[in-house]
Amino acid sequence: MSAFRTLDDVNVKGKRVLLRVDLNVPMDDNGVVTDATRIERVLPTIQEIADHGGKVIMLAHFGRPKGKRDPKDSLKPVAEETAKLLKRPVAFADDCIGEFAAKAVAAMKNGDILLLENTRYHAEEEKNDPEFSKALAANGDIYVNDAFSAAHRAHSSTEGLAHILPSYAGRTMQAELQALTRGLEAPQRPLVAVVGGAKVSSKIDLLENLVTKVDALVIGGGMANTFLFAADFAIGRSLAEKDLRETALRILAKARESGCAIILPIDVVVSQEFAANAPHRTYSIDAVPADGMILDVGSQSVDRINSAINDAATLVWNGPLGAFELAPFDKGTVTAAKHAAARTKAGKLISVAGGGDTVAALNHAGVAGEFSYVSTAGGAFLEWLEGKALPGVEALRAK
Ligand SMILES: Nc1ncnc2c1ncn2[C@@H]1O[C@H](COP(=O)(O)OP(=O)(O)O)[C@@H](O)[C@H]1O
Ligand SMILES: O=C(OP(=O)(O)O)[C@H](O)COP(=O)(O)O
Repeated sequence: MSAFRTLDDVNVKGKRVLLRVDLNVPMDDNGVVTDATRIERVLPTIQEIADHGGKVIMLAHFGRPKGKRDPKDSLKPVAEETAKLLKRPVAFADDCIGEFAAKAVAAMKNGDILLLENTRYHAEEEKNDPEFSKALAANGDIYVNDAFSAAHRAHSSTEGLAHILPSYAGRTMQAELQALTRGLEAPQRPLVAVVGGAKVSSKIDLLENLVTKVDALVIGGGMANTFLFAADFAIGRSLAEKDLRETALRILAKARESGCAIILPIDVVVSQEFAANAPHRTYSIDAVPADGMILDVGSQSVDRINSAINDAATLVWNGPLGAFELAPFDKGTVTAAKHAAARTKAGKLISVAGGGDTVAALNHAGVAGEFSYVSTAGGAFLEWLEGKALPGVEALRAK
């Protein structure tokens, strides 16, 4: 497999550089970025291109608007946050193709920085539509992909562009691949994975392969609810994807075959409302009320998770164990994160965690700096761990 070209292989001076970044950051209802890790990680690439006289034209997605121009998915607040962190102006264009984008690009001087509006406001982006890729490419001379955390998506801005323009890996892309390869290419065993979060359908298929690679799999969050439903537990109004029942059962069977221990919650924290400080109670998993929502794992489950962490030499983690943004439903995630951090600090564990919200959860717990490595990637990280080729990375190699 050929290596890809990097910023060391190109003189960006005077060039229009289409820079794909992942700015899909956690944001509250008031448009305030609540965790800026993904922005901070791409600052070196932005600075390097701008300092060498390139015109930095950033492409990014936000949320999953599926082709609709929903204002809640606008990248405008992210442009403002990026400017604040860079301590340099970041211009913003209301569209990533067409007249708005072309005008904003034409107005740029060498070293200027521009962010184009959400690529997913166009449904063609996720279809990797060649005409849409061409429309994006019209604004650039070269393409730099620094969005490792979106490299599992074969979309126009993550994959298609690499087939049209001379393409290069950005510094974050390089650093992520290097760190994951160094830390996890031949992981020390036992290897334990923790998978939680809310993106059930986009991650559940990965688990079928993951259970053949890890010694134990802890399942939490919305993912656990889906498995508990499949195992015939009543989960009330909890977040779950009930149509994935058969998939979940197949994964459980595959885990049994492969000798992978599955750790599901045995008790859960239930509320009637998805809100901070909502009244709540802990129930055994066979007693969840029909009108309740599981928002966190219970303390007995956390004990089991911590004991699985004690058994691990290497831990990989994607997805919070509960709705950690809403106190007190952050307790399971925070307790397990602190435990993993303490084991890491004591030299007993190699811990690698990734994902936009997972990183936010570790920052919230105050332990992100204590993990062996924190990746910006969640789904991409899991796919990489499975040994799957990531389309965004492969397209760079093809050049
Ligand atoms: N039991 C639950 N019910 C509802 N939402 C949950 C639950 N557990 C976790 N979540 C949500 O999952 C989201 C993170 O999931 P995901 O996007 O898959 O993680 P990441 O971004 O780290 O890959 C968080 O916003 C969190 O509130
Ligand atoms: O946030 C992301 O992934 P993650 O939640 O797996 O960390 C990436 O920006 C990809 O987003 P997507 O899963 O909507 O394609």
